Amino acid sequence: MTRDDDCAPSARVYSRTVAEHLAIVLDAVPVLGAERRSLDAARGLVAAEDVRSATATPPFDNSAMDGYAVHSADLRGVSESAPVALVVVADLPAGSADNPTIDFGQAARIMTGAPIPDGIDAVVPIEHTDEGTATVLVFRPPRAGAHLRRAGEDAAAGDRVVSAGSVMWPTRLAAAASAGADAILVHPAPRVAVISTGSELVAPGHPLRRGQIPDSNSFLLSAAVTEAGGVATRIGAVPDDPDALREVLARIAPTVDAMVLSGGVSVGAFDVVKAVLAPLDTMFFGPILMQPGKPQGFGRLPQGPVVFALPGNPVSAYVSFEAFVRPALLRMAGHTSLHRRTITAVADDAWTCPAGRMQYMPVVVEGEPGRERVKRATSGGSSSHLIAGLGRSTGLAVIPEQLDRVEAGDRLTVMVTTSP
Ligand SMILES: Nc1nc2c(c(=O)[nH]1)N[C@H]1C(S)=C(S)[C@@H](COP(=O)(O)OP(=O)(O)OC[C@H]3O[C@@H](n4cnc5c(N)ncnc54)[C@H](O)[C@@H]3O)O[C@H]1N2
Ligand code: MOO
Repeated sequence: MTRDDDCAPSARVYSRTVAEHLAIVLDAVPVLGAERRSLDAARGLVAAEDVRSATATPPFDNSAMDGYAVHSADLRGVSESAPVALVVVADLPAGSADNPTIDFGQAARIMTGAPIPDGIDAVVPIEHTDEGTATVLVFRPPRAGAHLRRAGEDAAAGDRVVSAGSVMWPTRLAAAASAGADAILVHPAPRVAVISTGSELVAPGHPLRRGQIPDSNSFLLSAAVTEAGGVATRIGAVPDDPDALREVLARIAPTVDAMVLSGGVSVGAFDVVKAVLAPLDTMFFGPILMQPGKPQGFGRLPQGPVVFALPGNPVSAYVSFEAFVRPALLRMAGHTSLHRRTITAVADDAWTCPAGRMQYMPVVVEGEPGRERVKRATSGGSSSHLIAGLGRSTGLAVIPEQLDRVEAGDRLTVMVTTSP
């Protein structure tokens, strides 16, 4: 086990808490400037403007049923045994621009969505007739106004149908389209490069010689970026060679809004990310009072993109993403709701925690809503190399820094990582 118990109290003086680091990160990341996008391309993005209806919605009175447009006064008292015949003088499919004159004693065959002719005050569904095309027998009396959809009953011209700041999910795209918008001002999705570092890393599927492991972080982090609404470019693994890393950073930086690196941020002799980026005065490297995820780097490259330099241990990288990168990417994309849903759940087992550091324990959440229980996803607790077990987790239990132990039965705050 590599659980580190090196949380020397003296380190607290120099270390940032999770809350402090998150506040600094969120303060530093820009909300990306609004761009006009087609409705297709706006899906899932945050609206940067109100969308108002160009016309009344519906734009004209229309039929809610396939049937006959009638004068209800013609049909008072009709019944199965005493039907009334009306002369059919027009046929009105949806899309018809016709506005035929319909006198008393007459009707128009009309389809759902077709405009109601002037003077008509009811539609008789086809089921209440003999479906005639020259004359029609009506068996049931409609009430005045029956099956009419009135112009503007959904929205008046100028009414707001989408508010700035809302996420353009499918129903809002439809509302914008119905309001006449073919494009909308949105905050674009952040473009994010995901780079793993480490000479021990090989692409998954390749045979491993002694000392090598598959690069899992670039898959973890690029998928996490995508789930957070970003556009991820998975660069894969760069060896522990400062020149190689510099070359990749210089090539990629102009094309992205953010970079998520993993590995090489600790105090080892070959910690390449720290070696290349720490000299920049736009970068911070330092310990955060959390476990896992202690060593973190954050800042900007001279070319502009925000850089997250996460620790290489896979659980540490994941927890760091959840704690800092995900909220930051959401903010860049214009979201105001930045945090995972949390629940209170009862611990099924006991474990120790590093006093003085916020612990993020991967857990499996079970039980009915409101009565959830959690158990650790990995037998080794939150040790930061336990990537295989991390795959079982559906949440992260967040244990405050003042605790040094969780007991079975304790009520814990849990970030639910399987839902937004
Ligand atoms: N003397 C000290 N050693 C370490 C400390 C410390 O304070 N003093 N901190 C430990 C902690 S905590 C962490 S977390 C790690 C962070 O180290 P690095 O960010 O420098 O990461 P690496 O050394 O490059 O890798 C750590 C570990 O993770 C594996 N790894 C890296 N990248 C990937 C990847 N893309 N996919 C899968 N696995 C990856 C790597 O092979 C190492 O096993 O430092 C501790 N050490
Ligand atoms: O736990 Mo380190 O703090 O990120 O393995």
